[in-house]
Amino acid sequence: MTERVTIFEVGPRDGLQSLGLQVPTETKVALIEALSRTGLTKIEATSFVSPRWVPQMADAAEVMAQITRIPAVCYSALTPNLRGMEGAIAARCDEVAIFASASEGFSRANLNCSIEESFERFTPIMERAREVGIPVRGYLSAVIACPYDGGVAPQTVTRWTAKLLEIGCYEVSLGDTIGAGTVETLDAMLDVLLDECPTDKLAGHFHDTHGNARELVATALERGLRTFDASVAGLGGCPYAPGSRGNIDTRLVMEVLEAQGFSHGVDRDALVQAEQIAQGIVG
Ligand SMILES: CC(C)(COP(=O)([O-])OP(=O)([O-])OC[C@H]1O[C@@H](n2cnc3c(N)ncnc32)[C@H](O)[C@@H]1OP(=O)([O-])[O-])[C@@H](O)C(=O)NCCC(=O)NCCSC(=O)C[C@@](C)(O)CC(=O)[O-]
Repeated sequence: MTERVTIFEVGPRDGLQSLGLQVPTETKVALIEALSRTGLTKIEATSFVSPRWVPQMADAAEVMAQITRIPAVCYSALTPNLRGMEGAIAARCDEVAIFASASEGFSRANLNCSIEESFERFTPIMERAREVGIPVRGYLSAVIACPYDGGVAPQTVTRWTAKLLEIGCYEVSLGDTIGAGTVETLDAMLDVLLDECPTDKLAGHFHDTHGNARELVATALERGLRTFDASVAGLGGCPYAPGSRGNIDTRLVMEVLEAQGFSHGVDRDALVQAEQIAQGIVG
């Protein structure tokens, strides 16, 4: 039997959040429902963030209320603070994600606070998650380089990843936010990180800015990671990371996994429908 790797679909959130045009709620719902029919088990549907900061996600509650859910699918949302967490609970999200940065510059740009302050905000979120029994995923951005501060040391990545796990995240997704990674820099980061954090608690989140995301996934697979974030039709990028365009395409991750002999459980024909909706959104 082939070993299974999880593809964590982030298109409806990471893929859409930076778009200048406002995507109608019903289109987002159609996209999430089409993705739900592909065999994907994890879909990041939206984020409960400030609409001042990310206007595209202002309809998070409506999106969650309108989707027809498939029991096998876990529908997740980003929550930067307790207010977002309460919104996600009210909207019956299956899990939430908190997001920190490995660099001060990106933390300020994305969350308007220092890294330490972001962890202070996470404390009540984690308490509330424990109370209501919702799993929390962690993201760490800028794990290779930051658009504001430049290169990020692997020791710094290790410190904040370990802290996200310590406060109760079940997994940390390692964000190469601007797609700065090369096989060499990714390997060097993992050399240090894997001494402290187990691979089954880590996920890869790559952007295909320079067209080398395929090699990055292959490298991370070789190093033992078994969860990869991906975005349908390669939609995406973070609004607070100039140059972050191009989340890795879900289809590309599937291809790498198949080439390396792993299974992923995603149906190609069913994915086409979701891709058509995604392509319709960006024209
Ligand atoms: C954290 C804050 C809120 C601080 O933002 P702030 O301005 O410091 O905080 P504030 O408390 O002054 O709030 C500002 C306004 O937002 C409201 N507000 C406050 N919180 C919420 C909330 N939860 N839901 C709805 N509204 C909220 C609040 O009420 C207020 O409204 P106003 O009084 O001005 O009308 C802001 O910085 C924020 O929302 N940031 C999110 C940015 C974001 O979503 N970035 C993209 C996701 S991260 C990413 O893409 C990277 C990743 C994960 O994919 C991995 C990778 O690639 O690296």
